Amino acid sequence: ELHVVQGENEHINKQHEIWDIEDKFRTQTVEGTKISCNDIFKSAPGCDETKKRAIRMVMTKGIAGIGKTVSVKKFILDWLDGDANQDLDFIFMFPFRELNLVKDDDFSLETLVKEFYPELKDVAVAKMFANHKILFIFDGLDESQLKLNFKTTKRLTDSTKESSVETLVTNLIREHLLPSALVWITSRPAAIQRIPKQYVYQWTEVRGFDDPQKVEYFRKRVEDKDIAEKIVTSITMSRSLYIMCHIPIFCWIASKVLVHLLLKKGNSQEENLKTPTTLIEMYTHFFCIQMEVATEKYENEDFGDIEKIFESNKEFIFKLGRMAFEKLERGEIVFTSDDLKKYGIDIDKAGVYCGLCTSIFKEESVFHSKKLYCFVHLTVQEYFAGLFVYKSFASKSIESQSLKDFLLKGSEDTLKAILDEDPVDLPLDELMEITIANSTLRKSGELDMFLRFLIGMSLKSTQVLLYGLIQQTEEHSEVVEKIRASLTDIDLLNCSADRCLNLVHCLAELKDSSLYESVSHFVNSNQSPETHLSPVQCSAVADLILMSKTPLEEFNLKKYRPTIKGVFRLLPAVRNCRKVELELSYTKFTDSEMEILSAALMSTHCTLEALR
Ligand SMILES: Nc1ncnc2c1ncn2[C@@H]1O[C@H](COP(=O)(O)OP(=O)(O)OP(=O)(O)O)[C@@H](O)[C@H]1O
Repeated sequence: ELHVVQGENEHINKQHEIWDIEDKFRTQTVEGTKISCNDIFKSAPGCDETKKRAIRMVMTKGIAGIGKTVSVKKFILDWLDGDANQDLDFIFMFPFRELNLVKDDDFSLETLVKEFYPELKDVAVAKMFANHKILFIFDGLDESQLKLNFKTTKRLTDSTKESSVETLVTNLIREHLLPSALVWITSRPAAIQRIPKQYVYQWTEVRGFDDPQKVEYFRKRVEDKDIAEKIVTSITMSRSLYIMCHIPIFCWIASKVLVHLLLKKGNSQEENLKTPTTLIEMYTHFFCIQMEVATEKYENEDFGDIEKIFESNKEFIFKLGRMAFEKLERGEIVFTSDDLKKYGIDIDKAGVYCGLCTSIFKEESVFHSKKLYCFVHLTVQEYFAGLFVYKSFASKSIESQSLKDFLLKGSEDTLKAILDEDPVDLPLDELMEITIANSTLRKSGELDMFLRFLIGMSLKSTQVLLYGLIQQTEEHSEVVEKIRASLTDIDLLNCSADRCLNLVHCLAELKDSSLYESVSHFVNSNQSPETHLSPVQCSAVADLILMSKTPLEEFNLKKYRPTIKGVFRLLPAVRNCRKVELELSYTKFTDSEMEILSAALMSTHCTLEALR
């Protein structure tokens, strides 16, 4: 059972999905009404009877891996089993990524249905449409390559008339075609605005697992009760892992890793074997396990020797990493067979090497011969991108033009000459510093997780796990120290407060707790610091407030004595505070800033006590 909420929430999140998750974590019980996935075509309980209209179209949003497709399948299964929605006679499900494959062909609604459901080839489908209750499900709008232009697309009402797939889908949504049929669309948040609001009767959102559901997941998934309890304890102890467990696919990764490690621990009697507490540790273990399992399964090799496995698959892994990085840089997360070919990734090998294909790569089964690929989760792509870039830095060989261009953004000409040399004559930590600065300039944080993984790669403990993949000549402790200094001291002028917060998370990947320790006392007491807090300390304060389970009653900015440069870094904290003091004297507002302020003041969550 997933946590699904109902509500008029068409808010588009422009942040990295991970931030969205962290925000949801705090507001989960406050915002939206929980409903069962089977009830999405029913109106909200208590809704004014006179205003009720039959719900024709539902839009369900949710971030990657949160369970949208699983919800669709559960809905269909419950219907088939006779448990819900028995008024529906037929359900037709069209994944948008499969519609992409026929986007240039012409169909009538009738022939399109037959193309996807060949078992209906002898049925008079159009007639059937007329006297039955039908639901069309379109899954994964974010992956759709259809243009869906609601203004210019011609009107179509006849389900036997041929037209482009685009026209069919647009007219179904616009209620010109089969107005009596129901429509359900699912999408990641970034794409929901592609459907004009007026066609959406009901918004729902899949929020993944809430706290009790996380625990339930591990207890159900892990057979051995002792191990399940140990996993629950270990996950609850690390705040950032616990938050990530909202995402079902992350729970799947975590359970795979922890079961493996705990079983190993049990066998070897190694009492001190530590379970992962950072993201880099979790994903590195996951990667190693996948490689071991694949090799054991398909090559019958001794699966204990991960170093050998890495040695013999090195080239393949870095080709995958290169593609991951170059695509991530451009915001692309779905790849075609041609993409794989372009990067020299052997499709057959990817197919046989199950660990790289079904587990790291998800190959969609489609009814046509063209195939699409993506990593099991966006964070896995971000991990591979980090792996590739770290390896390029450590070996001083920067072959990827995209990586060179990325490093050159905002840098001087002298750097260009250096980057064109082979090997590149720059210390690892300087390359890292440039990367930190460049990633941080991205407004919406699309490189936040990549940076977190990249930085985590510098730890000796990570590289020990990846032995055989990265050869670093520079002294580990020195490199890590310099990276730590870059993260702490970097002077960022045009960077958003959330990006600064990510730098604190990067420090956490380096297992540096000193920063948190230096400020936690001021967050947990009424005491103010004796000297000004540095900018990075301000970000740490904001992070501690954000991570707190209960919202802060009142946020007093002055209490933390921030420096001028630190003030704005405290701002994200307001997302987890009930009351904030705004001191706006001598502030010059532009019209648009004034609009933002007045919109906030008009919110039902806001009570203004005095306006001077
Ligand atoms: N209710 C659930 N119980 C257990 N596991 C789940 C559940 N929902 C999702 N999962 C796990 O998470 C994985 C991803 O879920 P799903 O494909 O539904 O995500 P999605 O929201 O459609 O993501 P995307 O936008 O990437 O397509 C599933 O393959 C499954 O392993």
